[in-house]
Amino acid sequence: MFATGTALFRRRASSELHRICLWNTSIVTSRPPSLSTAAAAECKGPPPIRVSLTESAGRCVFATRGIAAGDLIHSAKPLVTHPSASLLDEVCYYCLRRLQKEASSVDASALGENESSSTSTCYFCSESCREQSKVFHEVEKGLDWSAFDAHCSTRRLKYPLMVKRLACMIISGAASVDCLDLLQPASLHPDIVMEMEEEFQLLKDIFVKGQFNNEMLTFFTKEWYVNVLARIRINAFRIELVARSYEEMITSATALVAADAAVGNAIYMLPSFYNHDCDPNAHIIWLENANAKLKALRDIEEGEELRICYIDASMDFEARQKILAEGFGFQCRCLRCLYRD
Ligand SMILES: C[S@@+](CC[C@H](N)C(=O)[O-])C[C@H]1O[C@@H](n2cnc3c(N)ncnc32)[C@H](O)[C@@H]1O
Repeated sequence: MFATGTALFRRRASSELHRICLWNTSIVTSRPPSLSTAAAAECKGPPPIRVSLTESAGRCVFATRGIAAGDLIHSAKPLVTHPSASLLDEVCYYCLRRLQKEASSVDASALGENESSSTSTCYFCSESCREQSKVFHEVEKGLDWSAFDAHCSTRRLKYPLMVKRLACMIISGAASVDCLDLLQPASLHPDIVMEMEEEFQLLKDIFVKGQFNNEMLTFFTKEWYVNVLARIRINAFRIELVARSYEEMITSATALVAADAAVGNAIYMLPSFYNHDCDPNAHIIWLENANAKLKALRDIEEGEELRICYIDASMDFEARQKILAEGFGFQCRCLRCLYRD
């Protein structure tokens, strides 16, 4: 029964292919807004995909040739990352790699407790990560984040921390103001916008105290804050690293019980155009750090839409529908959902 459904699904996907194609990967990668240096690196060599606009699900990613099960479709570097608040001393501030316990005092460099009146200390897994985040870390470490961090921690908010990081990147010139503009925003309930405005004010006060000149902060408006957060809410990925050794498996099993198994969150350009399916043909994985790999889960035909699963696919039909509607604003009509599986 499911095989028949899959064939039906494939026919539907390929008919969508004949609709207007406004986007392709070369357009996405060659036009403004400019990406950060790290994100631009994700565009090396053309991956076997193109991004097209469809009527039913906005932009979608399609295969431009057959892809075999297990093949790497492409990799992607993040535009913005942020470690989980509970793991600041366990993962790299920049790439989210788990720090080696025994090596952390040697390889990971604590950046002086008294460099900031905020209490958090940052660790890097390598000189390269330290170097790549140097300019925006200079901005971040010079400010007192205690009020903002406390606000986020009591409400268990993680995305505002990414906006804070992005704002520091923009102030330092490491990212452009419009670097997330291409991404689809969530539609926000007015109550949520009010909460965001409160966070915005907290952040604004911190930046103003930091005595940046007005010109550096012209981008930092309420509208910018809400717009960025609306995009992060829909497009950010929760990064869970794949365990590659027995020790890593034990560490992540412990983390599942003790704290958050995710090492952090990150946002990407190309992976953000993948739509959802509860029985996906592709998935996104992270091996040692926030550099993502998009891989085929089964053989994919040329012209087939590539979809990943945004949520825990083991949940039942009702739970999946609820989370997708509330969290992502759409009603899933994938084959599994059509069969109420
Ligand atoms: C990460 S974005 C995916 C790319 C998006 N289609 C775009 O145009 O940028 C997630 C959003 O895409 C849409 N979407 C994703 N999967 C979908 C699906 N299976 N059916 C309908 N809409 C979907 C929803 O609006 C969702 O909030």
